[in-house]
Amino acid sequence: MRIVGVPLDLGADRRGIDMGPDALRNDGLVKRIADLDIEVEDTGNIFIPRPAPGLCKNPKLKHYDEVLCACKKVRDFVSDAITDGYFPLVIGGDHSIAMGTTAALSKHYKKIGMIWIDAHGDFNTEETTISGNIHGMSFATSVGRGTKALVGKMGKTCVCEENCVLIGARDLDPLEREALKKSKVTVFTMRDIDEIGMYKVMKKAMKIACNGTDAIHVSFDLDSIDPMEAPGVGTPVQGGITYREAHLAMEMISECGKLKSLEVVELNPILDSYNNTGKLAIGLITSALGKKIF
Ligand SMILES: NC(=[NH2+])NCCC[C@H](N)C(=O)O
Ligand SMILES: [Mn+2]
Ligand SMILES: [Mn+2]
Repeated sequence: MRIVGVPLDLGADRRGIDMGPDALRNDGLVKRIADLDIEVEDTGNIFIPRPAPGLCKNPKLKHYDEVLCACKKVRDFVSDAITDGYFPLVIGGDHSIAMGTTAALSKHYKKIGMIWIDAHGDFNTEETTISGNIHGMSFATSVGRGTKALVGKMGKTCVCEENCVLIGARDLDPLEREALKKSKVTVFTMRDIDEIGMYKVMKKAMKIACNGTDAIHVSFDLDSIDPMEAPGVGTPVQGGITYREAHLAMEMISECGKLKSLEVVELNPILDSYNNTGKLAIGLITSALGKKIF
């Protein structure tokens, strides 16, 4: 397993997410993974240059140059990890980094299923976005939707829309919602989780993501979890998944045998309370890597 830290916060509005990777390390991420008898290599953080102050060329694609440059670096680091035989764990950083991770996976796998756990859809494009923040566009970009400014800029994508699942959604922008409805992505909202439970949601999700694919990528946005349990995120939304539901999801993912990469994003240590969100994130990572209660 190789850890790639991406201290990028320019895809989001709030500062602070750049400290996410180091907060996870300070809370013992490497040791907790090593305790599972997994060989861990931590390559440290990808260098992210700060933007020139005051300049924003396109308010619908904020910090475009910097985010694109960061994602290309993520792509190369993740791709090298796979080439060297490691399982890549990408720690963010804001969710725009998923565009780099999925581009890397697309160099190595033919048909990729993706499980995107998030309060949001991240299915905006330059045309539908309200905020102009690129972290709200990374799912769409990863399945090849949206503006030419992003799609294809990191290479081809082999993430297959019909093998994609969004879990935990409860805050979608109006046009983003329409785009998701028209897409082949399967959406499990909070209501679905309330109605049928996380176990059944995950059973269905794994079936969709595994169907005919040669790899599954899990992109875990910590704001999917309820802010009472995970306050340290940039864009908190009430009514999220619980600690146990999140663990169950990760445990079920670890059992599928097709998980080829994991990404955990949007940890904001400035807004966290006693590092609880960071600690929760580490626990979830270990569950995804096979830690069992019994
Ligand atoms: N990765 C995230 N936390 N994304 C939040 C996106 C929020 C909003 N839908 C937007 O596009 O700006
Ligand atoms: Mn989110
Ligand atoms: Mn997200």
